[in-house]
Amino acid sequence: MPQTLRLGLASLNQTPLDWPGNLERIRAVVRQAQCQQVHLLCLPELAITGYGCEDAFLHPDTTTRAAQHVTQLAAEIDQLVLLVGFPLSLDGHCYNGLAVCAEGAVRAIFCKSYLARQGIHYEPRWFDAWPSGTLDRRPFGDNPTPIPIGNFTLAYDDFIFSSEICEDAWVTRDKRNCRLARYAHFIFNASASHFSMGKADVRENLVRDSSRDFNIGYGYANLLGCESGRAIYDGECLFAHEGRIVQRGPRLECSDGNVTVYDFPYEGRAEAVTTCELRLPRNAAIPEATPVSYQTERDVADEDEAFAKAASTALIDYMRKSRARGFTLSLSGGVDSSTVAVLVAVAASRMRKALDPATRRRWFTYFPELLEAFENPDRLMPQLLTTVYQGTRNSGPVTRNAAEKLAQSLGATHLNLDVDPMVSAYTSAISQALGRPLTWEQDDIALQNIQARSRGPSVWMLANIRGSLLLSTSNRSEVAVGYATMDGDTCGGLSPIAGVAKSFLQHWLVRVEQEGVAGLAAVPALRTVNEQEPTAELRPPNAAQEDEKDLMPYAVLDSLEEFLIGQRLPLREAFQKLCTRFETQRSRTQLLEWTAKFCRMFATSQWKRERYAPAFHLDDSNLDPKTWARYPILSGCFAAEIQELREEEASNGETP
Ligand SMILES: Nc1ncnc2c1ncn2[C@@H]1O[C@H](COP(=O)(O)OP(=O)(O)OC[C@H]2O[C@@H]([n+]3cccc(C(=O)O)c3)[C@H](O)[C@@H]2O)[C@@H](O)[C@H]1O
Ligand SMILES: Nc1ncnc2c1ncn2[C@@H]1O[C@H](COP(=O)(O)OP(=O)(O)OP(=O)(O)O)[C@@H](O)[C@H]1O
Ligand SMILES: NC(=O)CC[C@H](N)C(=O)O
Repeated sequence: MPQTLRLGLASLNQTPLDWPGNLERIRAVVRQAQCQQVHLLCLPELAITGYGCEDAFLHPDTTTRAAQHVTQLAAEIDQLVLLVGFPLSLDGHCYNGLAVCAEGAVRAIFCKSYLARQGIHYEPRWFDAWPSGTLDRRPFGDNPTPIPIGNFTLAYDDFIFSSEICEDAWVTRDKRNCRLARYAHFIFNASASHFSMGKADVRENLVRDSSRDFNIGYGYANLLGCESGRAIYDGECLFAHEGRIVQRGPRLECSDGNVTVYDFPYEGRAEAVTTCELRLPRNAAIPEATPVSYQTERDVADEDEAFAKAASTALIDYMRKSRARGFTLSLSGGVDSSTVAVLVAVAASRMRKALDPATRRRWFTYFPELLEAFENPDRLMPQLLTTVYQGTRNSGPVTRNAAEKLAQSLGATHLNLDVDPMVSAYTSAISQALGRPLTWEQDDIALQNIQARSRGPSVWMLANIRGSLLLSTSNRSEVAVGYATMDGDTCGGLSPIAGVAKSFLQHWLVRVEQEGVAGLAAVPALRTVNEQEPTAELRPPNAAQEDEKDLMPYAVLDSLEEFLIGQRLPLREAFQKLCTRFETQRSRTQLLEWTAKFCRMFATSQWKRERYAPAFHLDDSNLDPKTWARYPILSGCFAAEIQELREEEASNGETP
């Protein structure tokens, strides 16, 4: 005879080591789950401490406090069973644990067996892997009675469940703990699976395939928001049953967290009941549940919208978690700075729609002017964003007007500054000191850079005056080759789009101009921005400077980065792929020159990447030097590989 249990998965927007805040947000989703009469609730990975505590996981005080907080929380739990993640210290080891709290105590602890160590994840630095498929029994906290720790199944009444912790599910099927799945009706997954464009499909397939392969129910609870500064989590909670997604929660929501509920039908498995480690009684006090409404369609249309939602959620989280009073941006009327301005406008529009008065107060009590501005929607953007155009004699009217029109259309506070006197003052001081005039023929890079650098102090000053965050505008294509002035246009506290390729931004901004995105209406003022060729506008106007003339076409640059860095191909193979992609448009000789230039510039600009402001992870081709592309600052710069390639091409008669 089939029975039904109401299961809950929660998203949570936590902050590493925010002990009281994390506990409060957990209590809030527990209350929400109780109101919805949930029997078992699973939270995201390491919800007690936050997932991104990094080396703080190595501090004994972190694990001690975590254990205290879990014990305190468990003491409050009576009506439901709660699965909550925390770092578990045991015999000098630290495990990534998931406590099962029921009837006022921690009853068991699942442990992660496969640690995430790819891309941005460095878990083996902080955690030990629990030997897969094994079980121990130990006392926990003040309770002298040993409880199950490791991998096992539990019974709640006659419902049998187990749990994986994020990466446990991402390893190949033969490694996964199939034995437990054979005995269980349901597997929970407490996860901190970072956002990157295109990854939602992969995660969804994983959840669907898990339920089909093991013939069970599967529930995946993901972390939400920009937790610790770089990684973003989409907070999507997914239920799958018999190979189908049967319920999903909101994705990339602007909130502290939410509960997604599914009524799971199951039939008893007598053999399984006898194999499980602990039986938790079903709480008879729970009344008949009200019906659940089901959502199986995605609420984020496509990757353009996912990018807008992820980046704007992250901007909001970063601002409030760093207690910044809005943003300051040097707006040139080009694609990069315009994209950043639009992302702030998306953030404003989403906050206006999504935040109830209580959440606004919780998030922005430190910023009363913004709280007040929520009462009058026209006041929100001027509080949130100050833009400044900073012209020199090389700036043209097109970019000045583009910046002004865009700022006006988005509702930002816009300022105009003439930085030419500063540029002239530096130039003549250096010229006098050297005893010669500075010329474009002899001093090109220095004369370009002094303009970009003269813009730095003023935007920093404005940011300081307002107590706001200075946003820098580098994109990943520029970051790949160091096409930026250090301490000039790299100035800033946060670099929101440094993980995104220029070609994506160019296409995305056209979409915003024509259709709008993520609730922001179309922005026709972007037309002038989108019609221009990308230019640094640092040389005199008659030089008609363009990024692609200084570098190479962005499509070629992005392809080289994809092949050489993203796919880690040897130079020869990367070059062959480049030739295949561009053979109808460009000569092999030209492609070889661009390849050599890219290699040189990529290698010599690692030091610059180490000095960019923190960047959001929006794409898994990231070049962030701390979490992703860890390359040496000093290196051989591919000199031998380029030489070999040149010789090979010459001997094939391909290039002169
Ligand atoms: N390994 C290393 N560790 C520490 N420092 C290192 C270094 N390698 C070089 N350096 C130093 O780096 C300095 C050169 O770097 P830096 O001063 O930044 O200047 P640099 O990279 O030489 O030039 C900046 C480039 O960015 C372009 N740009 C600038 C501004 C805006 C835009 C735009 O798209 O809008 C484009 C500009 O056209 C130019 O091509 C030198 O002083 C050199 O000694
Ligand atoms: N005239 C200007 N006024 C204000 N800021 C400027 C000006 N020129 C450059 N900047 C700043 O320097 C940054 C780097 O310039 P860059 O040319 O790379 O970007 P962009 O102008 O936004 O886009 P694009 O490369 O598509 O022209 C700009 O994003 C902006 O923050
Ligand atoms: N926290 C984790 O274990 C995350 C690992 C997983 N492979 C992901 O990228 O989503």
